[in-house]
Amino acid sequence: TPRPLHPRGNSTQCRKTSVVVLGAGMAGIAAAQSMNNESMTDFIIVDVNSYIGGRVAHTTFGKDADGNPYTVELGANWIQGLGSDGGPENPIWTLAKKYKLTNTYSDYDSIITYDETGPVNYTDLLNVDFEDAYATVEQDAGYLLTENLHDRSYRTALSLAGWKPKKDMLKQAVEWWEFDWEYSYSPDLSSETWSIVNYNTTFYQYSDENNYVFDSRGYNAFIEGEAYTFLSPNDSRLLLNTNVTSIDYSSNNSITITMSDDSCIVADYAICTFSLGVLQNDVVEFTPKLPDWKQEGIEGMQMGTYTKIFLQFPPDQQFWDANTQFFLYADPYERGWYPVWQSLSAPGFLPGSGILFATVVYTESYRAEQQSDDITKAEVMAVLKNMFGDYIPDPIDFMYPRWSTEPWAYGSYSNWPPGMSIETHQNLRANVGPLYFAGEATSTEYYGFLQGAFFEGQEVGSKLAQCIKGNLTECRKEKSYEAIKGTTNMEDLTPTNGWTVSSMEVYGFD
Ligand SMILES: Cc1cc2nc3c(=O)[nH]c(=O)nc-3n(C[C@H](O)[C@H](O)[C@H](O)COP(=O)(O)OP(=O)(O)OC[C@H]3O[C@@H](n4cnc5c(N)ncnc54)[C@H](O)[C@@H]3O)c2cc1C
Repeated sequence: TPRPLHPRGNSTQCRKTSVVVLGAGMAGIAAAQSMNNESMTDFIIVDVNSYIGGRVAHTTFGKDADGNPYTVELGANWIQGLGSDGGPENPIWTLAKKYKLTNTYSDYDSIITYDETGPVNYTDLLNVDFEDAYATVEQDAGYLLTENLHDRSYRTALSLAGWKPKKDMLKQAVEWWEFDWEYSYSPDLSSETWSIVNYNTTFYQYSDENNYVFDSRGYNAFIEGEAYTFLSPNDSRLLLNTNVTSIDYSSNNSITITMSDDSCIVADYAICTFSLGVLQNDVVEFTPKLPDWKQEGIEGMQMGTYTKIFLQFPPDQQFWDANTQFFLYADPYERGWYPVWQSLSAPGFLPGSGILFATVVYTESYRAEQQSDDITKAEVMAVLKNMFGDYIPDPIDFMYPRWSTEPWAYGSYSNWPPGMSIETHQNLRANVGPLYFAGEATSTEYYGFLQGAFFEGQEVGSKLAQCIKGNLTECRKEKSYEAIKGTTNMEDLTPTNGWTVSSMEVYGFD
């Protein structure tokens, strides 16, 4: 239940704090934790949801043999890039181990490929043809970046490397599995250089392993666990179920946050971790209006949607291979039409659960998320019948979230469009006076991933804590760009712009 705040009106009646943290997701909790680590404990965390974790969200689904429900993740599901002996470790993996989250390695070689006639083996397209083109694109991206050349779309890069799926629907399915499934956009709508930077920073720096989390406490158990390392139970600095409607930063030395119940908080600084989707959909009113350069940053990055559609079948009538993790479907007409299917009945997951889920992104997500469960269920059952034959049982449970219309997220995670330089992205990151920004989308190198939200929150939290303790003018100096150029200069690949580790030189791009 919401905690009572002082009524609105004269801002002298608002609750006061040094830093208000807007959002209790990964970035917000990491920001508050790093302030706490710097002994700066005068903060308030606000979130519209009733739980800590934001887009790391779960629900119950289906039933096991004893009638107890399973837990499934609606949002983030994988720990992406773990780490290797002696090398850097993904902080999300470190925390997953600390909280003993149940997880299993996703084996992308455990796959059977299908088209509308049933199983058809086109794994060669995956393992040879696409991989060959990828190796060329990877080199080319490093070349564009090191030579300050203009970015290309990932589509252009693939075509130049000889990968041209055109009307070949098997190739389209393979491409979707390799690209859209990760970035939530097609190669046509994604940056060549930054898609490669994003991939390399996570999967080369740490490791190329993705571990799937299916913990009955929910994946967010680690974020909640970390929050309660510095918050006490019922801590008055955590305001859940609290909907922020406006942010007024017009005063020189304070910022006023107003909630839907007309309560308010006055702070010296705010860290806004609301998703890019929330910022793009004008959910929160900013006073004054955000400057043009900031708006360009917000509108420049794009917000993707990634939808998991869950089905439980009678466990004693499982019709797919019990030992396989993934099933890839190539629809004859529509690219991205319920292409990837994952079995939670596979060994190491929830054997005997009878749970299968499909993933769609982008326009197929928007369509599915606008329509009723019944229509979507009929579509996915038609696909499963193409793959496995007409005599499969009906699901006993069916459910999917609707990220694109969720008012506290408006999408799943961000993606870097073709041709956007590091300067536009830095404008998304940069502060506007006392108003700071952090979240997965503000991460230059790890956008889309939990580690991006973690690092961005941590960085802005510790920066603010340090400046509050010392030189205040230092707090207002994040870099922003009034005039945007079309290329990213090597000189701009600095921590100031969020480039903290090289995702190139180590890996052979000289
Ligand atoms: C379907 C899906 C699949 C994903 N898969 C993976 C994956 O496998 N691996 C991975 O690493 N990442 C994955 N991600 C991305 C990952 O979930 C995000 O990068 C990360 O959770 C973002 O954290 P954040 O703190 O930046 O934002 P959020 O988690 O969105 O936190 C922001 C908080 O602000 C709150 N808020 C928003 N508006 C308001 C308002 N007006 N008033 C008050 N509170 C408000 C929200 O409730 C939210 O809690 C996935 C995301 C989705 C949705």
